[in-house]
Parts: sequence; structure tokens; C-alpha cells
Amino acid sequence: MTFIKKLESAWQSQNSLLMVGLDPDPERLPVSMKQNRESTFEFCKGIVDASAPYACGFKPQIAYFASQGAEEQLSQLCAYIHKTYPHLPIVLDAKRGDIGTTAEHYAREAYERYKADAVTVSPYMGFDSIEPYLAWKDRGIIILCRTSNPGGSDLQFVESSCGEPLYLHVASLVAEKWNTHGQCGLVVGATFPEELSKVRERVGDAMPLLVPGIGAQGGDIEATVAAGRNGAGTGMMINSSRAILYASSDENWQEEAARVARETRDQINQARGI
Ligand SMILES: O=C(O)c1cc(=O)[nH]c(=O)n1[C@@H]1O[C@H](COP(=O)(O)O)[C@@H](O)[C@H]1O
Repeated sequence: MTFIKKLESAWQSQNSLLMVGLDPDPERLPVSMKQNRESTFEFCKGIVDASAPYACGFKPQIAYFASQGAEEQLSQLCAYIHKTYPHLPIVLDAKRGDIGTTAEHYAREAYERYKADAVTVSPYMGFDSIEPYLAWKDRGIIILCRTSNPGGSDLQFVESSCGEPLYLHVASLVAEKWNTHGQCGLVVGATFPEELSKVRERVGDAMPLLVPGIGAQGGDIEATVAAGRNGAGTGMMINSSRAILYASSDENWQEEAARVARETRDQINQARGI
């Protein structure tokens, strides 16, 4: 099954647009856990099990694993998710971008080594830096468009040669030229609902948007849903990481993670009118 079909099916079967971000900071693990690589896996597995009923997918952030030499734990986690929750897609957040020959290896890292259903990439080195990912027709490529951080405006708001901000130019390029097999999506931050709505309008209903920025970054759920939903009331993977992961560091960390995930799913659904 392709990434896009798996995601669409998860939106329906889970009745959820919530993507749970897996950003395991060794310094913020539950107090009962030791700060080591094995705990990184155990913690993420615990979060996955607690939040799976409320999620449309999981987004592990590679830097949190690589910075502590926990790549094997990331592989183990992806294998665990595929085996236990085969209906929930994994978006590997790696934000890669490099010349084609190198990009080929980044694609293999994401799709072969970690068996991710999709990976985040940067568009700024152009089409040949994206092309190697397109060869994996059943996988997804989620391209940075209007990121959630304040500094995103430094470049993404620069006027492009077409006389509009660069992020909209990226949205058009991906929708009209790069998305040759219908496997691309875009990253647009929940912290910028106005731009989110412009991107949705530009790319139409079919393209999924990865929308980080609710929870710890303070994005407004109602405004996000109103701006980014498609005609079917879906179309978004609305990501929350720290608000769920670190809801509690006490004995009840799994229960609290589950509670925040459920409440976030419910707030998103309420904004969808469900
Ligand atoms: O590609 C991403 O996932 C991403 C893009 C973006 O524009 N902003 C953004 O915060 N992210 C990621 O989304 C997650 C947000 O985490 P929280 O702010 O803790 O919910 C982190 O893993 C970020 O790396």
C-alpha cells in the first residue's frame, strides 16, 4: 500500500488527524528511567502504545536518536510500530537535502534502513535533490514549505522571481511539477494559519500537509483546522511532540501522554465538526 493510501485510510479508521511526534530527549525521560539508549527505545515504545488509539501516525525526529548514537533504537522503534500498528504510517523527520548522488543515500537511509513510509526533505537544492526519492513510488516525500519557526520568514517570505513569497512558489512547484507520482506532501506550520490557508488553496485537496506547531509551540488548533483542512475535512497530519511526550515525568507518564493525545485528537475533531 502506498504512503498516501495508508495515511488516508488511517485518517478514516482512526478518526484522527493527530500525528504523534517522537523526539526523545534523554534529559526529559520519566524519572524512573535511566538515561541510556535502551531507555530511549522503551520510552518511545511506551508513548507509541499509549497514544496509538488516538493517532493517525508517528513522526520520529532522527536528530534525537542520532545525537546519542541511538540509531539502532530508532530501527527497533520503526520495526515495532510496523509490526504492532501496521495501519499507522511512520514519517521520518530528517529534513534532508543534498545533490542527487547523496540524496540517493538519504532516501535509502529513510526508506530501507528505517523502513519509513515517508521522510521530510528541504526543497532548497532544487528538483535534482528531490528526484531520487521519487523513485520510491510507494513512499512519501514531505517537503518544507512554510515552517513553524519564527526564522522561517527569513527566506520563505522573500519574493521569488514570480513576484510572490518563496513558500508559495515552493507549493506551486511541488504541486504542479515535482509531484509526478502523487506521493508528495508539504510542511506548513500551525503557527501561521494565514499561510496555511494560502497553501491549501494553492495545492488543492489531494495533497497532505504535515502541520507541526500546536502544543508546545502554541499554534491554535481551531485556526489550524479551519485553514488547512481539505474538502473532506481531512488532509492534515497535525503534529504534537513535547506536549504529549513530556506530559508527566512521574509514574503516570503513559497515562498522561494518552490523556493529552486523546484531548488533542478530540480538540482537532471538534474543530472539524465531528
Ligand atoms: O518537519 C517538521 O516536522 C517540523 C517542521 C517545522 O516547520 N516545525 C517543526 O517544529 N517541525 C518538527 O516538529 C516537531 C515539533 O515538536 P513540538 O513543538 O514539541 O510539538 C519537532 O520534531 C520539529 O523538528
